[in-house]
Amino acid sequence: MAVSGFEGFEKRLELNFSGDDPAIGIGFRQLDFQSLEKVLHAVQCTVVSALGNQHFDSYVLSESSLFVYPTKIIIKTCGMTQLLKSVPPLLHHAATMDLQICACRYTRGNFIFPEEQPYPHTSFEEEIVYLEENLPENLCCRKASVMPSKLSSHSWHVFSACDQSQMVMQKSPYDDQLYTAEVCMTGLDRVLAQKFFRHPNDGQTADSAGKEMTESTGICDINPNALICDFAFDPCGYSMNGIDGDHYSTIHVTPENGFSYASFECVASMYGDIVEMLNKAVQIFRPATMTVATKCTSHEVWMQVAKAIKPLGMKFRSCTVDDFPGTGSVVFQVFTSRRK
Ligand SMILES: C[S@+](CC[C@H](N)C(=O)[O-])C[C@H]1O[C@@H](n2cnc3c(N)ncnc32)[C@H](O)[C@@H]1O
Repeated sequence: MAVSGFEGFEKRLELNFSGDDPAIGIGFRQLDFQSLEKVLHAVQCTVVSALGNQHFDSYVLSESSLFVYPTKIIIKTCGMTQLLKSVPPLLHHAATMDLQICACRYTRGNFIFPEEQPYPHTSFEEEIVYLEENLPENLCCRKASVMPSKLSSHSWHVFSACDQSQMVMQKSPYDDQLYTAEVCMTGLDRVLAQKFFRHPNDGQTADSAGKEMTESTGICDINPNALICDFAFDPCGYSMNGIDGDHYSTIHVTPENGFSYASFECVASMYGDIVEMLNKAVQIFRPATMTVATKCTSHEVWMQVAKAIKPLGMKFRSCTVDDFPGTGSVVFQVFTSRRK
């Protein structure tokens, strides 16, 4: 842990590949567990729990989560991990499986303890230089941007790179209906945060204590259809991955007062129940400040997000929109609690 406290804000990397027919091949899922562990070793984290279905594999990590699809990898790590160090070994493994990288997206919020971050995460500039140096030239359409908000403490860092095929590719109507929502919450309600502390000598395993937290906090009700893989850290802290068909969701909690943080991320459908899921997730933490970044093209989605959050006593503070190659529009919204 950093000297000052645990850094909850995650770094998130998504890599997309071509060269494998997802309908017949298993692509990246053929990578053996030992090789995956070596990649994670470079990042400075380990697998603590795993769950998969016919669509993808999900791993709860000592610092957040990893999702492996046939042609997509999503890896999210917090603390003092060196997430971007996973890029060279992942690209090496992709080449051995005849997969070609066609898009890369890196996102994060503002670190609570930026001065504690190790190379290559000491600044956004350094992260970009590292990515530029380690991504192949075919990802020629690139953009990096820091999306601001009304709060100087909260901004959204985005780097996106893709090849020409992603720029011209016509997305299927199904793709347009799906989007990812990344929610970051700080200043968690102190009473609610207590539920993510273990009881001393509770005689439970990390898995059974995690299950109890999933149930007692209402996390299990966010998407009742999801299969959940959960883990309770000692003496406190919680992580879960939910899998529902080809959709994932994930929650991570740092409950310590002074630097409390929780994140919620899910894939949602434009016509699905994002309002209800977001509403339930926010009520579990009642944060002082929350940010929601959505990757979508529809104005309707931003409205849905605000509709889910405003009734919970959160005040809308700002909304920023920017466009990225291969990603489309990213919308970054900030809300603060009305409570004193
Ligand atoms: C890994 S979890 C959740 C991470 C997530 N990004 C977040 O902050 O919400 C972090 C929480 O678990 C606690 N924790 C306890 N043991 C840990 C360990 N061995 N590795 C990582 N975190 C641990 C931390 O103090 C923190 O409260």
